[in-house]
Order: sequence, then structure tokens, then C-alpha cells
Amino acid sequence: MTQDELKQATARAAIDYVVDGEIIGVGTGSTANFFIDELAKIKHRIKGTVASSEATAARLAGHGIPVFDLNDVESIAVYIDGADEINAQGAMIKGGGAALTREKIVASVSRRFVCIADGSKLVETLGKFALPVEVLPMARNAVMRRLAALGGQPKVRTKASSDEAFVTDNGGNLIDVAGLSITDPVALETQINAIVGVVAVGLFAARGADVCLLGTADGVRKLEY
Ligand SMILES: O=C[C@H](O)[C@H](O)[C@H](O)COP(=O)(O)O
Repeated sequence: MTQDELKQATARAAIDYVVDGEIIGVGTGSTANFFIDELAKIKHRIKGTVASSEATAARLAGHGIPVFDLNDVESIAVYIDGADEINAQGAMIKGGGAALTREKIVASVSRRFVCIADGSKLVETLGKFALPVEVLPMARNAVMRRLAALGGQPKVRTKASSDEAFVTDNGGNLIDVAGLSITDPVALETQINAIVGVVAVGLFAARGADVCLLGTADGVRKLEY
């Protein structure tokens, strides 16, 4: 099976976690895109969605699925999203697709977090994937120095087309921190959250996944935390 087929299989399995008549939180990225396409087939069963990025909102709207502003929603039944890495405790690195801050906000108001990922995303120790951190642009270099002091190698994410800093949906910049071996994800998340100028860190540990649906060659494996 190709990686895309594994992503599609996990996205299809996530439909079982959609709660009828409710608002569904929807993540960002290639696996989440497969989920959106599956959700379109049962859109009549849900009240609507809250999107974690402009790209996800556009894809949902393209399918005719209602997208609500989070400010108009009191609670979200379930949040369904991919991950760049996930460990055996349900802690994740997210943000490869630049959407970590809105993902974290939507996840924080969701009653359940279902992670959908192909099997390659399951790791023993988080950190091989460079950890994304969203910062306010004026604090970029100051935050980089603090992140370097934590032992990582921080690098500003640039636009695909130039050396200019990439700008997120929120007007922030991203710093990707390579070379971390994250043995205590909750502690590191707390430490990075405390750096002034940081908007959000792509470490989802204090509020990790409740369920992970892993696409493998032997079928979709379910991990519960
Ligand atoms: O910002 C992007 C998100 O955190 C994605 O969930 C993550 O990057 C995984 O994306 P993909 O499903 O494309 O591997």
C-alpha cells in the first residue's frame, strides 16, 4: 500500500468517530484532507465543522460542509487531525503544515481528539521531526536564542519561493527546532509555552490524542490513551 492509501484508510476509519448532529473539529494536512473528502459523503449527518486553517475551511466549504467560527460554537464533540509524530502515550508533534496554533485551539475545546496517521508517524521518542514553534515576528530572534539554549537547532521556516520568513494564517512566523530528543513532552511544552513571544508550540502533550488510528499494511490499528 502507498502512504496515501494508508492515510486514506485511517481517514475512512475516523468516520466512525463522527458524532451525529454535532460540530466536528477538523485538522489540517494531507491526512486531514482525506478525512474531509470522507466527511463530505456523510455531511447531512453533522451540524457543521470548525476548521483549523484557512486551507481546511476552503476545502470544507468546497464540499458544501458548513464551517462555523469558533466564537459561535460552545463545544465540539470530536477533533480529527493528523500528526507529524505520535508516541505510545498519545503525545504528538504537529505543525509541519503550519497550522499548529489553530489546531491547538480547536483541539482544546474538543471533547475527544482522534489522531489519524500512517504507521510511519508512530515513534518511540518525539523529536526526529523538527519541532515547529509559532512566534510573533518581532520576537523571532529572541525566541530562537531561547530555543537554542534548550539544546535544539532552531531555524526560521521560509517561504517555498524565497528566503523570506513564512507567514502563518495568524500573521506569525515559524521556527523549526531540529535535534531535540523529547523524553518529557509535557515539561518541554510547558517550558516553551513560557517563552515570551511564543504563540504556540507544536508539542501536543498536556492535551494529547485520546485515540490514534494508525494506517498499516495489516489494516487500521487503534491505540487508545
Ligand atoms: O500543521 C499541520 C498539521 O499539524 C498536520 O496534522 C501535520 O503536519 C501532519 O500532516 P500530514 O497529514 O500531511 O502528514
